[in-house]
Amino acid sequence: MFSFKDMPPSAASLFAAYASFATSMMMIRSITNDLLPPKLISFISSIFNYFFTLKSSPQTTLVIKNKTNYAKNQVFDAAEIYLRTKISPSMDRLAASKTPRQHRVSLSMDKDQEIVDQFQDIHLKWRFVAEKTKEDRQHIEEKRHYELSFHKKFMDKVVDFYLPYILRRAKEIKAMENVSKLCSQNLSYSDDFGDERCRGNWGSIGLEHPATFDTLAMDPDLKKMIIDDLDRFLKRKEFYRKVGKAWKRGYLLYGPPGTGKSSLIAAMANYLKFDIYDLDLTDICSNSELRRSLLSTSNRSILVIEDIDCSVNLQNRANSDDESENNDDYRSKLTLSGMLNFMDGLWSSCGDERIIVLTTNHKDRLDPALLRPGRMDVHIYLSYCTSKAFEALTTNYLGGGAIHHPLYEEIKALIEYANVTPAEVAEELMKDDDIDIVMEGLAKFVKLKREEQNGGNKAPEKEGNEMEVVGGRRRRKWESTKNHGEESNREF
Ligand SMILES: Nc1ncnc2c1ncn2[C@@H]1O[C@H](COP(=O)(O)OP(=O)(O)OP(=O)(O)O)[C@@H](O)[C@H]1O
Ligand SMILES: [Mg+2]
Repeated sequence: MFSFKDMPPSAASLFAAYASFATSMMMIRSITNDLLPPKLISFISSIFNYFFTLKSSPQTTLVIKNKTNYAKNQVFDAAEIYLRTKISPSMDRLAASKTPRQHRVSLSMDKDQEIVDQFQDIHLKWRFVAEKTKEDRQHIEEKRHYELSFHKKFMDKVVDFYLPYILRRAKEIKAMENVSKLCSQNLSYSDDFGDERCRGNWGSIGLEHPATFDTLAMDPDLKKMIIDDLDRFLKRKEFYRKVGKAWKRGYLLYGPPGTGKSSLIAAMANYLKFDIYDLDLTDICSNSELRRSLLSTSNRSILVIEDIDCSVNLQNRANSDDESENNDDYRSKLTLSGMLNFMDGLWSSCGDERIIVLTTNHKDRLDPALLRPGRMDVHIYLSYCTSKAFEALTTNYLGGGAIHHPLYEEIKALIEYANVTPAEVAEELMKDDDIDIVMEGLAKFVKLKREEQNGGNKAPEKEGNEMEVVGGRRRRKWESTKNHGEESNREF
């Protein structure tokens, strides 16, 4: 049985004071109910309550959960990055982790640990709370949150200045870390326990793809145009807001297999230091599942859907609305219109700095709805290896001296007349350490390809890299080597 005697003397006297206050308030209320207006009575009692609670606990605690209803909680993610910089050797327990791909051991707060921080005149205490909700061989599911405690009088300052400061710092730290993440739904959360930027049903590993714009073999002008386009996109936050458009940009990369579509995506992520969300539509069964997945992606990320034409049979509403199909069936399926509506609407407007990249080997098989301006703003054709791409590849694989090799010019000329992919050329360039063997092998390979393709007589009709910026007031189209080396820069 509970008794006052069990309580510490200070708590007992506090409790007794509050109990006598509550009783007197009830008595006063019953006596004065007819005499004083109810508003005045509740005002007096609220003042007393405020004073009483202030006296009992001057501290307040903000609970920062890792997820809001659907979306990731940016404050939680930022706190996680920020607090790693506040870890000190004086802490009792720390979590240490390293995945095969991480270069260094990473330390983070462990369960129930606290970190003290100072911001201007505010003394703050962070506590990390984690509760396992499910564990099996492949997955560990946890509910996690931070508790941030500080004096009540600083509430406005914390919300208006301290938390925005943490969001800013986390962004800077992430940019400095120089590591992009590859997030996929096929990776379990435990693949990278130490880094938890990709959450929801996304698992993550460090993006270790070495492709950069420097190593990418494509016409230098096209490369520059892509980089400029990305830079312009990043700088235009205010512009997007002014014109009332979601801050996102869509790129369609198309071309034969092995021409560098996936490498270009990795180069873009490494350049922007964005995370990649690799969305496999074959894993997604319905529009609602897609929505759930997309809402748990983070800002400053590239959403990639590879081989959009063959990953799933996306149908338009008009096609899928056959008589026998009822509405529930429609809703429970993944449809093209469901995907487009979601990309145009909700998802893109609840995040900033979003890039969507679709890849395909067959642009002509795509539904025109997918390609319209505003959805895929830039169409980039990755072509078979051109002489300029060959120059870049040989310099990259064999060093600058390769241009003096006796077979260099011959192969460069030959390559314009054969459909060989940069992937095939790269493979030939790696076949031996001896440059003579490599160049002879490559020359033979290109000649053989050419003969196979046109019987050795006529040159195939070969197109170079191409980039088209669609939408907006002006449409720009850039083509290179279409007429075998002559570049044109057209606006129409
Ligand atoms: N333009 C390029 N520059 C440098 N390397 C390239 C280029 N294209 C291809 N490669 C080399 O070929 C390999 C395969 O290229 P990648 O996976 O990017 O082709 P892809 O266009 O995505 O092919 P797929 O259509 O089959 O997905 C790369 O790992 C890279 O080594
Ligand atoms: Mg690819």
